[in-house]
Amino acid sequence: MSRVLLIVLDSVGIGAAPDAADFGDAGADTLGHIAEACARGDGDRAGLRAGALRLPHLAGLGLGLAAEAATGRMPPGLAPSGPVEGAWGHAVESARGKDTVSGHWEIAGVPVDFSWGNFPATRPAFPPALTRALIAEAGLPGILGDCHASGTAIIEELGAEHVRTGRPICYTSVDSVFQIAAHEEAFGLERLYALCAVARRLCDPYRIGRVIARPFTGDEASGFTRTANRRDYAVPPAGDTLLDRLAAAGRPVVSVGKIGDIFAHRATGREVKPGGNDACLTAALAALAGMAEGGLVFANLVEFDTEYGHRRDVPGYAAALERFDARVPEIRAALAPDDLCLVTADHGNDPTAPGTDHTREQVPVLAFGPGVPPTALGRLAFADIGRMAERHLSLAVAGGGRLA
Ligand SMILES: O=P(O)(O)O[C@H]1O[C@H](CO)[C@@H](O)[C@H]1O
Ligand SMILES: [Mn+2]
Ligand SMILES: [Mn+2]
Repeated sequence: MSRVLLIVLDSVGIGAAPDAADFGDAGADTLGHIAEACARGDGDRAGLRAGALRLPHLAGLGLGLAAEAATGRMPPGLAPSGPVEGAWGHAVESARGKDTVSGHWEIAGVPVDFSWGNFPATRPAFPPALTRALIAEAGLPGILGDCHASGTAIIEELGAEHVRTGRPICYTSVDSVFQIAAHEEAFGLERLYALCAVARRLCDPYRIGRVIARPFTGDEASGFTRTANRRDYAVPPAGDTLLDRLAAAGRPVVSVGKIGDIFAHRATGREVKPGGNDACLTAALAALAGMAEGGLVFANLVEFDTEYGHRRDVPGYAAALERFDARVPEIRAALAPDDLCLVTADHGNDPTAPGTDHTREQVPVLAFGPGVPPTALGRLAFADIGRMAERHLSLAVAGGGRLA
């Protein structure tokens, strides 16, 4: 038996999904547009990076071919220079959501078959009854925000007023989220977490996927900055996931980064949550090194999404992709002869698209390891990704997503 390393590059979409227009995302293409922007010289930033997008290792695993299969266009510079090493495909989501939770649950075999609740892009965004209940139950002097917002912009706008008044900043987006930003010292981190637990319960009747604590520090003079103490309060998956089946079979699991939060800490095994893509990848490789046969390391690299996709930062996103690419040889070296590594994504977040939200896209599926033959997998379902993992780990599994 062998191990599986499943890495989700959060938001690294490879082209519009067939139903992208229904989401206002016709033509979205996170990877393709970044590659095209870099080829034009629009991905340059002094001191960070310059020129064409260089992802030689990912291209060699079939990333460019997967993107070409998804869109009909090879992103500039992503054609493999030799034979592909592994299997590659592109996957389409069935759930009607372009959020992290829907994407990961479907990868793990539980497509969301209901509609998440969303708050409208009005002011107020939240139902007054919900706001009233939150204020009353948590003993707040009121709330600020109550609108759709970018999390970094709204703490700049309202951070000082929050510190002055003690009113937490509540905001949302097109995703099914109720986010609460509060100052770590002035409001208190534990108090923010307790407030989010109350909000979690109050949001349940509205079918809100996540309540998110967004602590920040700083002051008006020097500016406000979010800290690494973000905490997500998700609803548990609606059915048995890959993780539940592994737990039932007594298999070891290590969850890296946001995975624990996304699955509401159910069957997520040992959780490690260092900050940043590099630290998460390092932690995932360390977990794999100590992982017994038949186990899974499930990692999410969220920085692509939070730091660059939502911030519409093309050079930043390109540099993050190049940093991950540079570590692909390290990943490959960490794989034992029977191990399988799966690299995929949960949705898109095209940094060239209007607004600051996710984009409805197809995702790459790169499956590699010493024993994986070069294979074009074609068009897959998100659930095929988890199925590949389960099949590799010799769990009984029906359906598609066969590697060879
Ligand atoms: O702008 P920030 O606070 O990063 O918010 C983003 O983070 C949320 C959760 O991923 C998304 O719904 C999006 O709104
Ligand atoms: Mn995501
Ligand atoms: Mn996001």
